[in-house]
Amino acid sequence: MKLLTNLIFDSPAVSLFLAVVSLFLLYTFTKKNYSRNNTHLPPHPPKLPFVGNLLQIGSLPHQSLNSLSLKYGPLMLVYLGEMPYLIVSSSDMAEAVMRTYDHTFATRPRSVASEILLDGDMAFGPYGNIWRQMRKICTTHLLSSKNIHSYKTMREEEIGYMMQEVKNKAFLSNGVAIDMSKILYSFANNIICRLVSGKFFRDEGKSDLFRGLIEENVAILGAFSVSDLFPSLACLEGILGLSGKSKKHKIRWDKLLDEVIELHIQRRVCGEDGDIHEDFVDVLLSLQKDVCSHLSMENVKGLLLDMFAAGTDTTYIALEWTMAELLKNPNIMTKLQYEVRKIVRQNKMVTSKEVTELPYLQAVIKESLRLHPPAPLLLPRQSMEECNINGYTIPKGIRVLVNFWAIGRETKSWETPYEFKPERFIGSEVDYKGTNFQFIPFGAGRRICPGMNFGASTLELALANLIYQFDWELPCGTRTDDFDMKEMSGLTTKKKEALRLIPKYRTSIDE
Ligand code: HEM
Repeated sequence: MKLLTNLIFDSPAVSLFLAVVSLFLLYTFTKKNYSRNNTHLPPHPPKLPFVGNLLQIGSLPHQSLNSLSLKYGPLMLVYLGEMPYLIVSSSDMAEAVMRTYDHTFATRPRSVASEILLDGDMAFGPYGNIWRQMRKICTTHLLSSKNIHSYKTMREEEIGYMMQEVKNKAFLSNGVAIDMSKILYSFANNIICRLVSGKFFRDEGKSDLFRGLIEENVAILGAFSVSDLFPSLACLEGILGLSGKSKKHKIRWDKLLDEVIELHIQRRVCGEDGDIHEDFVDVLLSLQKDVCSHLSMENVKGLLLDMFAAGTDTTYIALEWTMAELLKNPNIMTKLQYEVRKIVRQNKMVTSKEVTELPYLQAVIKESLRLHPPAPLLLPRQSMEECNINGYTIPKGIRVLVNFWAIGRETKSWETPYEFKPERFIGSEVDYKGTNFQFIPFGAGRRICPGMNFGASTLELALANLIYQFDWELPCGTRTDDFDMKEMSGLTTKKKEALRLIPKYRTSIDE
C-alpha cells in the first residue's frame, strides 16, 4: 500500500500540498472526530491534527502497524490523514472480525482508483446482490474444485514453458546468476492470462501489453489518492489525486478487454474452438446470455480485471519468497529436494498427481506464506453497522485492516516466529482455508480469496519442478547470511531486490 508519506515526498506538487496542509491544520483542530464523540473506542497512538498518525507509518505499513499494535493492543485505531482505520493484529481479534461479525465487515471501502478502474467488479466491490452473484459465478463456474482440476494440463504446459526458459537462460548465462524474479513474474502473468483469455494473450505483442497494464493496476490500486485520506481536500483531487491517471488507465483496459471479448464472440459464431477448455471469457459470455442473469458487460469486464489484478502478483511473490527462503536455508532445500526426487524418479517433470504426495513441499509453501504473505494487510474491509468487540465500540463505516503479517508472528501461536521452519506444519492441522485464524494468508469469511485452491496448486507444482529439475546457487560471492531479504512496499509485498540465482540443470533427468 503506497503510503501518503511516499505520496507527499514523491509528488512534484509537494510544496502546494504542504501549504494546503498547513492551512487545514487550524480547520481540523475544530473538526469533530470519532474519539471525542465516543469514549469506548479502541485505543490509538497520539495523533497530530490533520495528518493523524501518518508520520508514524513508515514505508512498510504492516511493519509500522505491528510495532504500534505491540504498544496499543491487537484492536487499535490509527488515523491515516482524516480517516480512522481499525487495525486488527491478533488471531482472536481477526476471528471476531472475520467470523463472529463476518457479515458486518463483509464490504470493502471504495477508493478513488477502485471506483474508476474497477467499476462493477467483485474484489473491490461493495457487499450486496451484485457481489453475491459475481462471487457465485466465480466459485461455481470459474474457480470451483472441478474447474481447477480441468486446468491441470494448461498449468503443466505453462510450467513446462517456464522450465525451458530457465534452462535456456542458464545455458546462455554460463554460470552467471539470472534474474529469477523476472521469470517467475512472467510465469504467473502467463498462467493468469491463459486462464482468463485462453491463448489470446500470446498473440503478437499482447503478452507485454497485458503485463504492463497489470503492473500499472497494482501500482494505482495500491496508492492512496488525496481524497481517500483527506476527504476535506476532495476539491484538489483533480490536481493532486489519482483520478486522472486511473481514468486513462481504464480507457486502455477497456480497449484491450473489448478486443478480447469481441474475438471470443467471433470465434463462437464461427464455431472455432482453439483451446481444449473454455477460458473465463467464454464462461462469462455464456452466463451473460442466461435470461436470469443480471450480469452487465461492466460486470464481465470487472471480473476479468479482478482475476488479472488479484491472481498475478500474489502467485509470483509467493514463489519468489519461497525460493529466497530455500536458498537462505540450504538444509531445508536439501530436505525438500530429497522428498521430491525420491517420489519422482521416472519423469522429466513433476506432475499434479505427484505433488499431492509431497507433505514437506506443502509445509514449505505454508511456512513461506506465514512469514511472507503476498498481501500482508489482506484487502481492506469496512463495517456496515456498529458493533462491539472486546468491550470496544466499533463504529459503522470504519475501514478495517487485518494485519496478517503481525498475526503470522504472534508468539502465542508460533514458536520462534521469525524462523523459517516448515517442520512446524508437519503433523499440524493448521491450514490456510480460513478456519485457523492464526494462519489466514488468503483471508477468511465470506470475502476469502476464491482463487486460493488455484493459487496453491500453481505454487506447489511450480516449486516442485523448479527444485526437481535444477540445483540452485547464490550469485558468486554472496553468502547465505548476506542474502537480501528486505521487503518492498505495495498493495502486495515483494522482495526489494530482484532474486538473482544460478540454476544448474540436472542432466540426469534427460537420461
Ligand atoms: C498465492 C496466491 C494468492 C494469495 C496469497 C491471495 C490472497 C488474497 C487475499 C488475502 C484476499 C482478500 C481476502 C479477504 O478479504 O479476506 C484475496 C481476495 C481475492 N483473490 Fe486472491 N490470492 C491469491 C491468488 C489468487 C488467484 C490466483 C486469484 C484468481 C485467479 C485470486 C482472486 C481473488 C479475488 C477475486 C479476490 C476478491 C474476493 C472478494 O472480495 O470476494 N486470488 N486474495
